[in-house]
Amino acid sequence: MASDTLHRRGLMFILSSPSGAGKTTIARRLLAEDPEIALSVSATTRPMRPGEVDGKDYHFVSQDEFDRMVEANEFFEWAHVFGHSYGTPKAHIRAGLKEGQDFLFDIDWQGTQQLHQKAQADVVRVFILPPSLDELRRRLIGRATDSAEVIAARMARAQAEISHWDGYDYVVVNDDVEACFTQVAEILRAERMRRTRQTGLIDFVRELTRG
Ligand SMILES: Nc1nc2c(ncn2[C@@H]2O[C@H](COP(=O)(O)OP(=O)(O)O)[C@@H](O)[C@H]2O)c(=O)[nH]1
Ligand SMILES: Nc1ncnc2c1ncn2[C@@H]1O[C@H](COP(=O)(O)OP(=O)(O)O)[C@@H](O)[C@H]1O
Repeated sequence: MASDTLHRRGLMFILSSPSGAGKTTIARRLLAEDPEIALSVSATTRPMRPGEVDGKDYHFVSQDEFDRMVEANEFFEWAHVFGHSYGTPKAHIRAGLKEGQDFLFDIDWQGTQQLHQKAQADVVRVFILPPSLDELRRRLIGRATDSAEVIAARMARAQAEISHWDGYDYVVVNDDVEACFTQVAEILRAERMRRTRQTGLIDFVRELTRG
């Protein structure tokens, strides 16, 4: 048995950032280039943006349906952000982790704290920072998905979000997108090799040391 084919448990890879710093850009690329990681698709009550696909970017649900899911205990965690509800459905993730599937989470610091409390051993937390607040504003304007009002609200919230940087295992500055992506991919690669995730190791080492 080669050591790189040992069975391992999947991990929960969390990417957070102040809105506009680039976590969606980094996340999409990771998902496109790495077949072992899948997006944890959150449920949300916010309206769909142009280009988004129901069931792929989010499960877009009504407030009534969201409330039903909360009642039925179907979320790992949930939160209100910018006046809408967001939550992480849990059944699919629990089953996938056992099979060695990694999941990527695009969630805020509150969700990160809750996930970390509930699944500490499986969670890897990465925070993406913008190179400056001016650049953050330029990116939010350049993305052209939000009104001036929403952009102002996101900028007002950015400093509060940045203040949670120390609740993460890794912090990466997204100045050059290539460099940032490479760093995030390296973190993922190294975390997969943690001894505690390599569930096939016990038998492998037992075999190696027999006799
Ligand atoms: N707690 C929690 N936060 C989430 C979840 N899904 C998305 N969010 C956060 O909700 C916020 C708004 O997300 P979105 O409307 O897609 O706008 P974005 O800021 O451009 O990514 C972001 O900070 C996300 O990280 C979730 O399942 N749980
Ligand atoms: N390193 C970068 N340099 C310049 N623009 C970037 C960089 N990373 C992301 N962007 C752009 O900034 C905008 C916000 O990025 P996005 O990934 O949507 O952020 P978030 O998901 O954190 O809100 C997008 O238009 C994206 O193309």
